[in-house]
Amino acid sequence: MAEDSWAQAVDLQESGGISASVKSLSLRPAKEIPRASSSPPPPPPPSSSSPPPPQPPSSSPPPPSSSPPPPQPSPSSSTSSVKSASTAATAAAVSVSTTAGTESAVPDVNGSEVKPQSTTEDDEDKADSAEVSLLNKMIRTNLLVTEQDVEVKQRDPNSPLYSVKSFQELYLKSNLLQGVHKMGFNRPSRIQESALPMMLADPPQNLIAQSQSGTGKTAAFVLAMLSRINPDLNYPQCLCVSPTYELALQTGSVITQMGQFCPEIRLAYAVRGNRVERGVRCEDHIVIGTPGTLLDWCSKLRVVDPRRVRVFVLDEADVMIATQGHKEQSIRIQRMLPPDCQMLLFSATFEDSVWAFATKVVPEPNVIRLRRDEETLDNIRQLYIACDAQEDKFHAISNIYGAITIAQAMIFCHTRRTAGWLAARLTQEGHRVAMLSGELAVEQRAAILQRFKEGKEKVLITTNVCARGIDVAQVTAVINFDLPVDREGRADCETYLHRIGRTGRFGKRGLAINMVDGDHSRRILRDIETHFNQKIHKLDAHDIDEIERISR
Ligand SMILES: Nc1ncnc2c1ncn2[C@@H]1O[C@H](COP(=O)(O)OP(=O)(O)OP(=O)(O)O)[C@@H](O)[C@H]1O
Repeated sequence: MAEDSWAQAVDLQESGGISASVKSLSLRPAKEIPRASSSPPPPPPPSSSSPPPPQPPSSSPPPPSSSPPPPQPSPSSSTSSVKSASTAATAAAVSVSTTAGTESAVPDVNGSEVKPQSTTEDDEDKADSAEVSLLNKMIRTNLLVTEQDVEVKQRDPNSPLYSVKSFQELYLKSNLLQGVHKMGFNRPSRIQESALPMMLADPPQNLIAQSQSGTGKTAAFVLAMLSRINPDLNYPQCLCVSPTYELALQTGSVITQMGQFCPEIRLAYAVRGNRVERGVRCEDHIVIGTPGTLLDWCSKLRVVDPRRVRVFVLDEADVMIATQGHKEQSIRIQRMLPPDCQMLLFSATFEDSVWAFATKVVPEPNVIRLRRDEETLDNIRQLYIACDAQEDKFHAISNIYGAITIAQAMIFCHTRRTAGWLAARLTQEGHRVAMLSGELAVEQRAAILQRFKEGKEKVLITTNVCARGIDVAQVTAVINFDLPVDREGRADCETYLHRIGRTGRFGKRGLAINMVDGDHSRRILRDIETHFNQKIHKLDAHDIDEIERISR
């Protein structure tokens, strides 16, 4: 395919968004990790030579301290059957994550000076555990109810979770079936039911697939990759490209869980910070990573032999195609693969020109595509609040929090500056909030996300860096503090859909609230309504009764 046709793809990249570069950090001595590791790379300490993170605005909280708790991949490598390839790396990861476990004094807003009510560290510990246990109780109750909901939805032909088959009927190997059941999956979703037979067919077939957010796409392509591995061949056979570090780690964790009864299959992470020696061949079966690092592994460092790869997965394929840097890196990787390598492209959204491009570059693809009116999920209630200005938006959020119980929420802002400001204001009001934006070092980003997944913070304030793929079941509300716009200031409907899809995961109920201030954002909202042909109803943020009603 012609490089210039890639160049014609629309550039959807957003400021401070998905492609926000991850700061490069000092790396451990290469000999510590002779080759790729199945544990996510232990986060390296910030480099003394690397520049300090940009300072947030004066009113915003300071960035996390230089040594935040590193991420604890879940499940931990000790319980996983997907084998670790590097004991050194695993040990390092475990030892740092122990610190994370005991790191109870991490202040709010990733290191804000604003102190919680308690005065001593001990008091703070007690408050934390009480809060966490209450939250967990709430989450458990919520999950119990929603499990029944999911059962109902999976029998409703109009639901994206509907299936007529069981996992047993999808010709999965028995050890993968065991993994699926251990994860608590009873039935496949519609995308799993339709995509898996295509992906597992022999000879292998290419697939471009679209399915709504949170309907099980990741699980589907992970099962396909695991099914294709021949564990006797000690080299990478599947490559999976993710747009962000966070998503690569999360997908890696799904591979680890799904493959827990395949102890012979090994996984490596091609992400910044996972240092490999030039020319030392990776012997792991699956390599998951971000496009730049994965390309380095395949070309410059020659760690992966791309000619032996059998399956190539492009997760969030539309953004990979439409974003300039990602697009070039992905196409360069793809050109090194053998012609019969199976290509699998997945996303919840495909803008028309990107879809046209994908079908042109993927040879003879099977396609699964949604109609526009199927893209949104009716389990996510979409509302808007009319506000006068930024301060007013903040008060609206406070009112909502005062009136309803929200297990966890993600709040999206257009810029890091606004995110920092909002984090500081909410913290002053006594909320436990975390802030995640693209300028933070990778280990800080992973640690913040991990704490949020564990329910340690109820609110995650972020930019588009977390708009896609992040899967936290207990997120019951998404708030668009700023509506998503592209570089030209037009409505970014794809990003809107991905953002609100952080709630309502796999059939659970979710709430999406859009803050609208001024003519421009009113127009954006209207464009989003028109695009999806869906009315977004108004909510009066001063009417407590009405706010209470939306939570029922
Ligand atoms: N068949 C299933 N039964 C029960 N739960 C499932 C099933 N498949 C996936 N899930 C769960 O549903 C949630 C969403 O799945 P997943 O992350 O694969 O969705 P996705 O379509 O990739 O989402 P996104 O569009 O946001 O990337 C996850 O928590 C996953 O564990």
